[in-house]
Amino acid sequence: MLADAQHNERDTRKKLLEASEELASLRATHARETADLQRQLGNKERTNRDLEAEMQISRDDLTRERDALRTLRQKQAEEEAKHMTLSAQLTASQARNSALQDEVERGALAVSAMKAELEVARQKALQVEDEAAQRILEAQAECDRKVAAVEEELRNAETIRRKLHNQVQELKGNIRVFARVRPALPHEQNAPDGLAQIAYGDERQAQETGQSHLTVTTRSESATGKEREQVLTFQFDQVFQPKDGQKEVFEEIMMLAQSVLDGYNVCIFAYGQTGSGKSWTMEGGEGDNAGMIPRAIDMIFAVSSQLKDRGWKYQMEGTFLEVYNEVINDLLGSGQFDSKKHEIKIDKDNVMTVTDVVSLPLSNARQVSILLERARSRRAVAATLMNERSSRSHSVFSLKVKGSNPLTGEECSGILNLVDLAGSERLASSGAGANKDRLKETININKSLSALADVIGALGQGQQGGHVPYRNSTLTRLLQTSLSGSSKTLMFCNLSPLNAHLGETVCSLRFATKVNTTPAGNAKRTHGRASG
Ligand SMILES: Nc1ncnc2c1ncn2[C@@H]1O[C@H](COP(=O)(O)OP(=O)(O)OP(=O)(O)O)[C@@H](O)[C@H]1O
Repeated sequence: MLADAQHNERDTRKKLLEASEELASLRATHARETADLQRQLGNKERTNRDLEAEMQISRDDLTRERDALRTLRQKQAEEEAKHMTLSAQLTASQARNSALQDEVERGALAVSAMKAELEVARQKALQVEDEAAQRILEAQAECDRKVAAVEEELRNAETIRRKLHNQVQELKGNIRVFARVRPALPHEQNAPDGLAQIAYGDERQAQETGQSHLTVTTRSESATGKEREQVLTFQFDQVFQPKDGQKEVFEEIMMLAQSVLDGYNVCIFAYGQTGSGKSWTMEGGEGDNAGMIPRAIDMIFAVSSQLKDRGWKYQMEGTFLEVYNEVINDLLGSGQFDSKKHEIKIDKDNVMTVTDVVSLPLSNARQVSILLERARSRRAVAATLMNERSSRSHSVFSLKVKGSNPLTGEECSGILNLVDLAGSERLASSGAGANKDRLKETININKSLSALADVIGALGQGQQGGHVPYRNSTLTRLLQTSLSGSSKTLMFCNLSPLNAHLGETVCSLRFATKVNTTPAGNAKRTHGRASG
């Protein structure tokens, strides 16, 4: 039994050992399996983590995709809304388009209807035009006939007008005298002796009678020391007061100057003491102050161009001479001084020429103003070189005018002489005194002025056929043909308004009165018929 028990025990122990070993093996297996499992678990966890990370990425992607999808959906909704709007617009446009097309079609129909009407109207217009052209041609022919008749009448009327105009001039007298008192100049307003007492006649009465009066009051002391007052009245064809401008003066002479175009010789003189306004009257200043020479020239050119319409053609040429100490100088010559000797020649037909002087053909007023400027500058040079010589020389501007009218066969020629005379001072007041040259000048001036008065006087007394003393001075010889039978003469007597010049003023008025009271002769026109 023990053995059995021992055997059993041994068996049991053996079995226990075996079981222990088996347990140990199992434990080892378990440990291995546990390690394997833990390793697998670790792997699984890592895989799990990776998967979670991937899942997170996928989730993020998904979120983004969703956002993108939302945005796209929004856009799509917007696009759809736009699409709907555009569709609506398109539908509206299509509706309008078809309405327009309807209108265009209706318009096209109307246009073709109108075209048809237009064509009918055009045909009618062409017909009317043809008829009108025919009527115009007839009217034109009628008009041409009437114009020719009116032109003919006009030419006749022009011839009559010229005759009447010159008859009026003749009635006014062919020797006329205008007195002109210049205004006191600014520096003379406070002259020590003041202004002379000059009174003017009633202007309306003067207009009615054609004669104007001027009264001068002089005061002198008698031998007994008493003051003697003398009131002198003078009568002229016209008296211009200081207030009268160049325009008013020219209005009175323009018809006279114009008669040169009708074939008359016209002489306009400015007489008076130095500084009395002769040059102002003849040449004047700028613009409204232009004197008689530029105004007469402008008017002659203006009238001659108007007369072109009536068939008249004019040729004009000008000379500008100066007579100083009885010697003629050409103011248009070249060089500072004219050294040529000029002679006055009168041929058997009474045509006067001065030898060797420049005569410039003139076709417009601008050329004349250049000519006047040339003469003025030569006079100014001479005045500076020879101590104000211009006051002591006579200047003679002559415009020769030749006219012909092929339509009426008339021809005419005339000369307009515009003469600025030398200062008319008497010897005592000329300041010549002991100065021999000045004495000679004054004697020559007085001689020529009294020769001029004698000639005008003789002409006025009807001595044209008898003796007229032209030969007594160069000036009267120079103007002989212009002053004789075929001439109209006007003398301006220029007067100073100053008391200091009263003595000279009275002398000038007496000289002018002598010229004025001469009975008028009849001017003759130089005209004829063209022989061709
Ligand atoms: N009617 C007028 N209105 C304004 N100023 C005038 C008038 N008349 C003359 N004068 C002025 O008086 C001054 C003298 O005139 P002007 O030179 O014409 O005299 P004149 O008689 O020609 O003298 P001269 O013999 O020295 O040439 C000038 O300054 C001129 O401008």
